[in-house]
Amino acid sequence: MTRLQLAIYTILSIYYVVLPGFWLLNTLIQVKDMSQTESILVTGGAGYVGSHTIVELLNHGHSVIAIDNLVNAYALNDNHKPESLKRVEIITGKSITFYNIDITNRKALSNVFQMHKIQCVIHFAALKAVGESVQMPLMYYQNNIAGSSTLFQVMQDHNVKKIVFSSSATVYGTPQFLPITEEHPAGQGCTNPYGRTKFFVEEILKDVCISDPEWRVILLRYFNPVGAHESGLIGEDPSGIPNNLMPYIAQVAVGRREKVNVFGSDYETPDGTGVRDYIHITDLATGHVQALSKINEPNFKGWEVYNLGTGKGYSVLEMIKAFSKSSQKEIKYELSERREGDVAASYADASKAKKELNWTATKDIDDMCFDTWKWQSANPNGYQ
Ligand SMILES: NC(=O)c1ccc[n+]([C@@H]2O[C@H](COP(=O)([O-])OP(=O)(O)OC[C@H]3O[C@@H](n4cnc5c(N)ncnc54)[C@H](O)[C@@H]3O)[C@@H](O)[C@H]2O)c1
Ligand SMILES: CC(=O)N[C@H]1[C@@H](OP(=O)(O)OP(=O)(O)OC[C@H]2O[C@@H](n3ccc(=O)[nH]c3=O)[C@H](O)[C@@H]2O)O[C@H](CO)[C@@H](O)[C@@H]1O
Repeated sequence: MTRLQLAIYTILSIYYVVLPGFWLLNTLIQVKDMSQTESILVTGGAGYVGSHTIVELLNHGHSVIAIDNLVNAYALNDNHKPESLKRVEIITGKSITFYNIDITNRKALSNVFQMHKIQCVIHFAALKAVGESVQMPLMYYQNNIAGSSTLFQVMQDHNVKKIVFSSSATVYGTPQFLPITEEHPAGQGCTNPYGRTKFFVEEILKDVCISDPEWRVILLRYFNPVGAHESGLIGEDPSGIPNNLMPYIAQVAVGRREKVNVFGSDYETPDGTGVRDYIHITDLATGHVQALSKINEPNFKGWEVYNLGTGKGYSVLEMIKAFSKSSQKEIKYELSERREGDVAASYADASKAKKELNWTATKDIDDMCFDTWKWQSANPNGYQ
């Protein structure tokens, strides 16, 4: 063998044998590390509440595995990370492991639990359009209830028994008293299938706790989440015509819609329009981080329910006025008929979360409007 042949042979061996060997070893070490790290599994992680919560989880040093079937989130294609999560990575400078998985797919879910060491699940994945749930109740029961039940079975199979669940103030129905405490009757007053799915999943989790005392469950009942991350990089991106007030106002401000239809002006409220407890999405997100700390306390047992709200109510007209101030835009509106299923006023007593989770909302209505406008004006068509 000539010297030249020997040199070529050596270079080729390094290129084809030694380097791939190092790469393989490195990958194996990384996969092993990943499976050793205790992670929080976030279902529906690409959505509005999920993406903002992941920012706070990462900022608090948690490792996150996100799953989502992209039914209400945007990705370039099925194999890409959702746009919301790519932006979360920019905001936090940290990476997120993502799987495009449907929570009704037991096998796929099981694989994730096999590959990673999951400490706790935060369960956001659900369909959430009230009107659509009235039209297609079976789709909602299958996705939200059967999907949740499948998730809980897989958790049980893998001995992961801690979960924080996204519930809603909608389970209280028409308030019998205000502010609404966690003791307010729930379930009976749900006016639509979506609301019932939230209530039924709460009940399933309580039954699971009764059957097995190792389970630890926190049910978070959100009031009205609005706003966006202060960076303006992530926010609420509803598909089609927004059902909720804040994204509708924002789309009027940015010129995508002509005017806000104010649903009802004859309620028994100070200005006749509906009153709600709007909560900044970042406050809501930190509520989940606090819930995680709570669930990990050694003496935590069974389940607990917490309202996440500010305790203050604002009317539709007050919201329009505040948004107009923050955006410096005129927001046209028209008073119209009441929307079926709406209540006059709803706001939280959030003192239990303050006392037991050491959590309280810190952002006010101006922050909510300002941050929504920052997101909407920088992303007039959302993530696309
Ligand atoms: N946003 C609110 O006003 C509000 C209020 C009360 C409760 N909640 C609850 O909070 C949770 C999150 O709400 P959001 O506003 O972020 O909604 P969202 O639609 O933005 O996020 C939900 C995510 O779950 C995903 N998803 C739906 N079904 C799935 C399935 N079968 N498998 C995997 N992924 C699935 C969607 O693609 C979406 O990305 C929901 O459970 C919702 O019911 C929301
Ligand atoms: C009956 C109903 O749909 N309730 C859902 C709605 O709550 P909720 O009705 O509280 O929230 P919305 O943002 O839809 O409405 C807030 C207030 O604004 C008014 N409004 C809303 C939109 C609009 O275009 N014009 C207008 O005037 C409503 O009448 C209400 O008084 O969203 C929540 C978060 O997704 C769900 O958990 C609730 O189940």
